[in-house]
Amino acid sequence: MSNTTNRKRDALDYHANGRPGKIEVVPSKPTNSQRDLALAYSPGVAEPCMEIFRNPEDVYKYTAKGNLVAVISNGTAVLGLGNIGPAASKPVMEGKGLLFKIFADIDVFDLEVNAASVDEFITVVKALEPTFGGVNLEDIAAPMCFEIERRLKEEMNIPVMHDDQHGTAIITSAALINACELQNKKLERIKLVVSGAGAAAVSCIKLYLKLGVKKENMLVFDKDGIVNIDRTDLDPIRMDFATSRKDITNIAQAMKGADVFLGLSAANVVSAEMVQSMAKNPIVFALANPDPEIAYDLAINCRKDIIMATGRSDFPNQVNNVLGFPYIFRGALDVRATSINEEMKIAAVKAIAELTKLPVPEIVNLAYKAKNLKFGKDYIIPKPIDSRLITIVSAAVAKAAIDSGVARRTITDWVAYEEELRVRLGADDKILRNLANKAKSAPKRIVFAEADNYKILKAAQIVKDEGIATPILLGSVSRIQQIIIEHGIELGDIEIIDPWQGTDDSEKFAEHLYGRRQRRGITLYEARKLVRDRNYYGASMIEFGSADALISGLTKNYKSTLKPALQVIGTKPGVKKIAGMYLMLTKKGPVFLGDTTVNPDPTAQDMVDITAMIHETVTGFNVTPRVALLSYSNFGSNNGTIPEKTRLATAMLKQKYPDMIVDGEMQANFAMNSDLLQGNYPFSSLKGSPANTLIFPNLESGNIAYKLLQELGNVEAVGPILIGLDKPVHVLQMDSSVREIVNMVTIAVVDAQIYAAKKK
Ligand SMILES: NC(=O)C1=CN([C@@H]2O[C@H](COP(=O)(O)OP(=O)(O)OC[C@H]3O[C@@H](n4cnc5c(N)ncnc54)[C@H](OP(=O)(O)O)[C@@H]3O)[C@@H](O)[C@H]2O)C=CC1
Ligand SMILES: CC(=O)C(=O)O
Ligand SMILES: [Mg+2]
Repeated sequence: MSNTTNRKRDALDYHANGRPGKIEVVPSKPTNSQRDLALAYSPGVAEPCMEIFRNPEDVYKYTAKGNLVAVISNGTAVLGLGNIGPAASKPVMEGKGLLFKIFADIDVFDLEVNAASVDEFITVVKALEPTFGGVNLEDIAAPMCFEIERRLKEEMNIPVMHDDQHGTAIITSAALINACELQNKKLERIKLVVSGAGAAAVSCIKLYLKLGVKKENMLVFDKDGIVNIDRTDLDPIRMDFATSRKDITNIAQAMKGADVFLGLSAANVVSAEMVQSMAKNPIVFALANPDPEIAYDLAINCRKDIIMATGRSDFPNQVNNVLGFPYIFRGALDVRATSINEEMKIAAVKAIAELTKLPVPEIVNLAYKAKNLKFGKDYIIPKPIDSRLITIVSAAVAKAAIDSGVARRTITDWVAYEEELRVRLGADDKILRNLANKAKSAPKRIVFAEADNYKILKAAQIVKDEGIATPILLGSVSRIQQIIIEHGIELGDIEIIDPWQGTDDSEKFAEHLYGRRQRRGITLYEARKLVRDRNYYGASMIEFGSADALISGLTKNYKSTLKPALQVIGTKPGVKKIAGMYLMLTKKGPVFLGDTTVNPDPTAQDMVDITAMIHETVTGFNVTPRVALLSYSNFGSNNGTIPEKTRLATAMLKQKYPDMIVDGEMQANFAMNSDLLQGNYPFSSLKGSPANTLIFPNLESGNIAYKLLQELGNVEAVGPILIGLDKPVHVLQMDSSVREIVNMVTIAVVDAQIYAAKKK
C-alpha cells in the first residue's frame, strides 16, 4: 500500500473508530446523586437563572460562557479544499475545537452553518452571543469573510476573530521577522511575492505593511493572475495593493530575484525553477493546507540557502495558525475583552517571535525526536506543543487588551496569572515544578554512575543548566568526552571520575566495604575489585559525603543496581525492608503509590513500616499525605487474607501514629472519590477530600496499578523513588527517557536536602 493510501486510511479510521468524531461534552460538576441532579437541573437550576436575569454579567459566574468559544464556519473555503460546504467542514471545526482545548483549556462548540449569504450568516452568529465568550470564524471564503467579520465585530460585544485572517497573519509575521533576521534581510527592503489574495493572504499583507514591508516591493497573485491596477474584477480591499507594474504577468516572472514567497492559495503553484530563480537566502512560506504551493523536499533540495516553511506538522517550521488562536482567545477571555484589536495582535506576534529564541524545553525536543532544537533555519517559530506558549502569548495578549482599554477585567498579579495558565494545562506536573523549585533552592552534588550514555549526559546538562544539581560523572573519561562532543552537549567544567583506573579514595572505599561485608563472604581483595565498579564507587562517594546522591540503573536491572547501595550504605537505623514508591502525575493532582517495587508480600507489620516511610517522604515533598490502605474490601465488607492484613495494618498505624491521616481497608474508587466515601462510610477519617497516598497490599497490585495508570490513563509516573536506604540513592527504570532521568534527579536532590536537614 502506498504512503498516501496509508495516510488516507489512517485518517479515516482515526475519525471513525470508537465514538465517531473528535469531541464530546463532559459534565464539570458532580452528577452522582439525586441531590446533584436536583441542583444541576430542576429545581436548583432556577436559582442561577434568576440571578442572571437580575444581573446579566452573572452569566460569567454561573455558566460556562466565559470559557466557551464558538468555532463557526459556512464551509466556503475549507483549508485549501475550497467550497465543500458546512457538513464537510465539520472535521476541521472539531479539530479546531480539540486544539483550543488541549492547548489552552478553552471549551468549544463547533457550529457548521447552512447560511450562504452574508446577511443570513451574520444573523445566525449574532443570535448566539448569549451563549459564547468569543467567536472564532473559520474557513469562510474571501471576500465575504471581510464583511462578515467587520460587521460582527461592530455589532457584537464579545471578541470575534476570523482565524484564517488574523491568526495566520500573526503567525506568519512572527515567522517572517525571525526568518529575515536569520537570512540577514530587512523587512523594509524585502521583495515579496504572494500567491493568494483571499482571507489569509489579505490579512497577512495588511499586517506586514504595519511591520514595515513596502507596498511597492510586493506582487500578489490570485487565480486570475497578477493583482494589478488594470483589473476590473477586484474589490477595493485587493485594489489597495494592486501593482502598477506592466512588465510582470505571471508568478514565474515575479519570483526572479524575490526574497520572500508567501503562499496562501493552492497546492503546487510554484516550481523548483521558480525557487531557484529567487534572490540569495530566499524565504519560502508555502502554507496551503494540506498540500503546500511547493512540496517541502522539492524546495529544500533545490536551494541550500533557503528557509522553508509549510503549514504541516510533518516537516520542520510548521507555520500554522494553531500557534495563535488558542492563546489569543485565552488572553482575550481571561480579561473579558470586548474585541481582539491590533495591539493584541502585535503583542502576540512579538511574544511568539521572541519565544523562538529561548532555549527549547527537553519535552519539546523529545516530542519531535530532536536532540537540540534551537533558533535557526529549521526552527524559526516555536513548536505547537511548547507549553510556554500559553504563559507567554496569552499573558502578552491579556496585557495588551488591558493597556489598550478593551478589557472588562484587569490582572494585577501576573505571576499568579501565569501559574493559573500553567495549571490549566493540568495539575499534573505542578508538583514537579514545586519540587524543581525546591531543588534549585539548595542544589546538591549528584553522581551519575552510567555517564557514558547520551541520555544521562543530556539529563546532566539539563539539571546543571537549570541549577537543580551539580553533576559528577563516573566512567571512562575519553568515552564520556567523545559522547559529549558527538552530541554537542554543553557541560562546561565538570568532574569526571573513572573508578576503573582507581583514585585516591579507592582504598578507603574498599576497606569500608570489606568492614561491612567481611563476615558475609567478601575479602579485602574482592572489595578492592568491587569498588572499581561504578555503582559500588558511587555508593561509596555518598557514604563518605563526597557527593550527596547517586543516580543509576539506566542500563542494568533493578536488583543488581540496588545491591551495591545496600552493601555499601545499608538501610536506615531500624528499617528492615526498603520499599519503592511512584509519584503519579494525574489530572486530579499528584498521587503517591507504594510499595510498587520491592516487597512481594508484605506482612501487616511490613505495611506499617512501609506506610510510615512513605508518609515521611511525601511530607518531605511538602504534600500532606492522606493515606488509604487498599484492598478489594471496604471496612470489613469482605474477609480473606488481604482485607484482614490490610485492616490490621490500618489499626496498627492508627494506634502508633494518631496524627496520621490514614484509613482502610478500602477499595481504590472509595479512596479517590470523597463523595462516594462520605456517602457510604461517613465515619472514615479520610472524608473531605480524596486520598493522595495509596498503600497496596502486595507488589503485584501496586505494580499492576501504576502500569495501568500509565498506559490507560496516560498518567506520567516519576519513580521508583527508593525509600529506606540510609543515604539518598535512586535507581532509574531501565531505558528511562531524558525527562524521566531529570525528574529522578530532582527527586534525588530534594531527598538529599531532607537528609541534610535531618543530620543538622
Ligand atoms: N498555514 C496556515 O496557518 C493557514 C493556511 N491557510 C491556507 O491558505 C489557503 C487559502 O486559504 P483562505 O485564504 O482561507 O482561502 P480563500 O478562499 O479566502 O482564498 C484563496 C485564495 O487563493 C487564490 N488561489 C486559488 N488557487 C490559486 C492558484 N492556483 N494560484 C493563485 N492563487 C490561487 C484564490 O484566488 P481567487 O481570489 O481568484 O479565487 C484566493 O485568492 C488554503 O490552502 C488554506 O489551507 C489558510 C489559513 C491558515
Ligand atoms: C490552518 C487553517 O486554518 C487553514 O488551513 O484553513
Ligand atoms: Mg482555516
